[in-house]
Amino acid sequence: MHYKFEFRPYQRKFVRAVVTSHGMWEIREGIILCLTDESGKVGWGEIAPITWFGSETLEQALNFCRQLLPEIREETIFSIPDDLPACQFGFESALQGVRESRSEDFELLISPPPASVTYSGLLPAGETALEAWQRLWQQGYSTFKWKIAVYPTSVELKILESLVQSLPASTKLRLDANGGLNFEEANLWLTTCDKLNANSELPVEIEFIEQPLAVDQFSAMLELSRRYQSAIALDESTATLKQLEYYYNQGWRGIFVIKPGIVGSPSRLCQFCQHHKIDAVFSSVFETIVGRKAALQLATELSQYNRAVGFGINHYFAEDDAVWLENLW
Ligand SMILES: O=C(O)CCC(=O)c1ccccc1C(=O)O
Ligand SMILES: [Mg+2]
Repeated sequence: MHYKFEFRPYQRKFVRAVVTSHGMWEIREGIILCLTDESGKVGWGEIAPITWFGSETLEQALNFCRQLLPEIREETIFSIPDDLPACQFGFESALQGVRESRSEDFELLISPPPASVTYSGLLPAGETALEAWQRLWQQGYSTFKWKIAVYPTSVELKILESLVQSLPASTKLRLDANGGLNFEEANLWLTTCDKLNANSELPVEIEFIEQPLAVDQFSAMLELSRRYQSAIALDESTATLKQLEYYYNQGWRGIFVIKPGIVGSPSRLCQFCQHHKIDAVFSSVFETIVGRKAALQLATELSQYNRAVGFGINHYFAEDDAVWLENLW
């Protein structure tokens, strides 16, 4: 089988810049691609790399796309090298789209997402979180993720105290350090989490701390996971399938955050998750509706422990997705 292949790079400004321990991120750049088979069936895919997270660069993805034009064979899609994980995701999900497609329009893309998943809402770093959760709560979120390791630990721990006091009963809170804590700070956070989680008067659960230490500190994170009750999730450490396999083999049995948009081949991801029954939390890479559709479908199929998915609100970007896509194409 071969397919007509087209692609368009895009740039979209976030409604609000994303602030992490790596700094400010204001514009999402990526590639939308389209495959058409001989009978006219169409599938869409998105390549949305995050280089600071361990995927290829946009430039590498663009170069890969350019040398493929104007046609691509199915074998080529399944032999995209592992150092282009966001490309593996984009092309395989487009291929999947062709298989499910009935027509040439955007119909499938803008259909509503699966209703069976629960979503985690993303709170901004710092004390803005204290107000930000309210709007998300009104929209139906009851799991929140707060970015930490952006301000000094002592400042953030004070905000945490207020946050858990003000959050409604039976909400869950995730803390995402993006690898920005040192060992001592991580111990402080986990001690605090254990204390808060043990307090039966506090109706809020701290679900886990995400990537407390840098990727090269794996044995320290393993040590922390044994030392504390509160759970730890690997995120940056498990950005790609190869890393996922590696840290699983190194004995990690805590939570694995999986970002389908950059982790690599969806079919290999399915095999891995189903074989090892890992405790996975699926999460966005702030992709557009195209990648989001494919990533959420995977998340629904592969979520085993009823964890909320980190696909926040549908409004990362100012412009409406459907309008933007019509204009791009
Ligand atoms: O996981 C979520 O809940 C939201 C997505 C998110 O936080 C994220 C999005 C893009 C890049 C990195 C991250 C992250 O988890 O660190
Ligand atoms: Mg994270």
